[in-house]
Amino acid sequence: MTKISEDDFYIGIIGMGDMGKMYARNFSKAGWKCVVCDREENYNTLLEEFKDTSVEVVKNGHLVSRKADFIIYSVEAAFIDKVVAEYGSSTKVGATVSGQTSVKAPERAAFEKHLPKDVHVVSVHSLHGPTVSPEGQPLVLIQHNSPDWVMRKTEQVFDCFRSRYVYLTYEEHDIVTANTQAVTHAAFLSMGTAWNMSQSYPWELDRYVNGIEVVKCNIALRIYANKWHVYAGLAILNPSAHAQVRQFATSATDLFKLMVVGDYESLKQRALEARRAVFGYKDGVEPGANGEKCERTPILLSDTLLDRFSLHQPSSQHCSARNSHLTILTMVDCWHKLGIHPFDHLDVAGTPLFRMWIGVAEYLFRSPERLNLALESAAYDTSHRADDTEFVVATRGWSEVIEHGSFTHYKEKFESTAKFLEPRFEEANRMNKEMLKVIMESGAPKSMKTPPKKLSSLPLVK
Ligand SMILES: NC(=O)C1=CN([C@@H]2O[C@H](COP(=O)(O)OP(=O)(O)OC[C@H]3O[C@@H](n4cnc5c(N)ncnc54)[C@H](OP(=O)(O)O)[C@@H]3O)[C@@H](O)[C@H]2O)C=CC1
Ligand SMILES: O=C(O)C(=O)Cc1ccc(O)cc1
Repeated sequence: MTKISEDDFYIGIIGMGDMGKMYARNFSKAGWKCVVCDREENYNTLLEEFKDTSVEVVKNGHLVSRKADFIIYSVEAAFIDKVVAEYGSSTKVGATVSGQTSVKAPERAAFEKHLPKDVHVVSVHSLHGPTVSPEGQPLVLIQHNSPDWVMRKTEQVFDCFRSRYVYLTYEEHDIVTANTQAVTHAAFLSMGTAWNMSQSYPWELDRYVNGIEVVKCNIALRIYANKWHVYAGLAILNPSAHAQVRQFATSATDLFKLMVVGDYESLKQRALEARRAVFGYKDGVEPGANGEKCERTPILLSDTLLDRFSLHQPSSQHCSARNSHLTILTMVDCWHKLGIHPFDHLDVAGTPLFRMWIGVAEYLFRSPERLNLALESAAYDTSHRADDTEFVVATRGWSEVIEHGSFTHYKEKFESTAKFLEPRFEEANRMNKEMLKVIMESGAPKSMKTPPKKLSSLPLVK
């Protein structure tokens, strides 16, 4: 990127899908000149869609690359090599090239392989979906072989998003997102598959209606309403993600084996160990009591807050609040076994969805009564065993598909469940927006720039 006047500065976007469009709209609203393209066959539709805006639509990535001073590749992670190979050589001399893919190892390899040597690389990753406002959300910036002034210019370009900058290297990015996103998605993908296999929406069974169930169901619906390739790419192509997803399946299986033999004591021991490691609570001590490390405000504040979000009114006053909460027990056990400290990750680079998920886990594990009720239900109450069986089988299935690296199989598996859940997407989308608002208001960091916290000080799992 040469030092040119603002008037001549163009931002280019290659790949005008959900994220590319969201970026273009935000940039042009802030007065930046944008030149964009999608696949050539989408040219006319894109032209029509942006006809009343200042965004210039062109036919292909060569035309974007020749004109733009800051180019963002916003395509499927699995295609990044092919797309950069095609257009990279047209990059304007001195321009900065960036990528929006959710997994950085393939993006870095593609940039190093195909870009000319006289361009700079500063990559980005908005840690939120296209329907969430970027304001206050983490935006990862990766300075890769480029001078500081290029990084300052990149910050200036993105200032209009009012996001919170998080400075990482390519490697740190993939480790953090494996710990936060890949393993979280594995949990919700498995829940969805289990419901699909049982052919029942859990929120329509009267035994599943309390607050955290609703949050869980909404997050799963949110994931299945998004594009399959986003989740496939960030799990299959992230070198750090496979072991995490495998551990999730192992934790589910181990806990389930204790459940079926009714081994309450071992379940309790395992849950308390995980609770100590992940949440820092001492055994038998109430959160907030003397000596208890509990200075954080809980993410999900109260039952009343949770009950504002309901997918279904129970038909009877006497429905059971009992649930093994195997999904949550599994998640916390998995974090413990992997040495992941989710709150540290949340502060650095947590997505809104990760925040909600930690909130759900914290809600169960903060309260000895709630946790014990779940453990007793897990060991002694067989009414949810059938659903838990489906869940365990589903965790194994997802882990195998991800480790095997099959995009085709991933797509089929994802789309079959997405089809089953689709009738509920609209309602869940409405509720998710409200839930996100409440959760972001309850303690998410708001400042624009995170003090560049050294990720090396975090216990990252490699
Ligand atoms: N959705 C999300 O929540 C987030 C996604 N991301 C990442 O951002 C990237 C884009 O995701 P998203 O916008 O959701 O996905 P989309 O599928 O909506 O967008 C990708 C776009 O790139 C187009 N494309 C593919 N090849 C080319 C090409 N040769 N030239 C021009 N355009 C091309 C695709 O066309 P076609 O559909 O025909 O292939 C599609 O329109 C992904 O890498 C994803 O991982 C990052 C943060 C959040
Ligand atoms: O919050 C999540 O994990 C999401 O599901 C949305 C999302 C998906 C992909 C990304 O690269 C970033 C955010």
